Amino acid sequence: MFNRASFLTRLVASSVKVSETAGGIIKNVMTAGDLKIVNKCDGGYDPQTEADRRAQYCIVQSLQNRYKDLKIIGEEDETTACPEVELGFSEDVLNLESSLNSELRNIKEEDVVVWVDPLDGTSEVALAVKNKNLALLEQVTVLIGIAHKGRAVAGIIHQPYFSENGRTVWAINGCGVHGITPAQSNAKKVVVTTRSHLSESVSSALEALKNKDLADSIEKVGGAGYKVLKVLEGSAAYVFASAGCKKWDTCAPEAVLEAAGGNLTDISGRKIRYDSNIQLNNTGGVLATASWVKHLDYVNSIPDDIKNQLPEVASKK
Ligand SMILES: Nc1ncnc2c1ncn2[C@@H]1O[C@H](COP(=O)(O)O)[C@@H](OP(=O)(O)O)[C@H]1O
Ligand SMILES: [Mg+2]
Ligand SMILES: [Mg+2]
Ligand SMILES: [Mg+2]
Repeated sequence: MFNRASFLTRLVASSVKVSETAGGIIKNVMTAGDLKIVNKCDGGYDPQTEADRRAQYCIVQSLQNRYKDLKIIGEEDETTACPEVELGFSEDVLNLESSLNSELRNIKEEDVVVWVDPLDGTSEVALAVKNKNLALLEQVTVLIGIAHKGRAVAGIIHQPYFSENGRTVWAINGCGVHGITPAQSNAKKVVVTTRSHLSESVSSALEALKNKDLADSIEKVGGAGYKVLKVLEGSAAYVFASAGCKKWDTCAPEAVLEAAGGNLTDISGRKIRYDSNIQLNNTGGVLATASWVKHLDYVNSIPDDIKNQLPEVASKK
């Protein structure tokens, strides 16, 4: 069955399993207790742990083992070799093959870029350990986003610390969302935003949404993957009017949210591109909305001066 499936179906079926194995690696590093934290940012704080390094190694090795010429772009430049190679695949994904439209079924390996965030929410991991607040670990996700000709077409969000055994939320364009039942409405409009990268432009954008009755309350949580899970679970929107978030943070969440009828664009409403030679930063910020609110209302309510501070940069890295 695996060999007869289309390339995209096989890649998603593999990626679901690979994300779960990466989640296991993260949990093992946490249990072992030595995170070996490195700060990647001169003059700022952008932590990387042994879990980020091992999880990315496993994801890239596992996918490259099966798909030799696949273009993969991962967050981490430094990785740590580890023995786990995942060659399994999800039967649930294979069973979806007949739902794919012919364009998706004809996707070729050479037109695909896989965007990998081996551990989204690293700051929350560091804080969880420092403050012995293990509840923060719920905000950790493994993100594998699949882009075809620059557009996010499929995504996997694995949440290792959800409940006892974690969960994997995944989607292929037009084929629904799996692993979660998205909320259809909520009486209250909760807007989620960054916990660790607040800035003046982020605060001003949130204030503008409050004034237009598009944000009844603000919740600050970590990770792009977790924030999109919050939107699927009943928050109205995820707003980040700042430039630090990268393509590997948004590719999988965008594919998953859009398959649920929501939207993820930059704060000016422009679609984000995921071509292999694209600028890594989402320079236009991030705006994600649930299926039950109007994306354009949120776009239109963010003031032009904030949008003008966050232009789209489509040039090469
Ligand atoms: N100014 C910035 N510098 C570096 N990374 C940033 C950033 N703003 C956002 N990010 C990244 O975007 C993701 C979500 O951020 P936030 O939790 O602040 O919303 C995190 O991914 P990682 O945890 O994978 O590094 C975070 O590092
Ligand atoms: Mg991230
Ligand atoms: Mg990361
Ligand atoms: Mg990081």
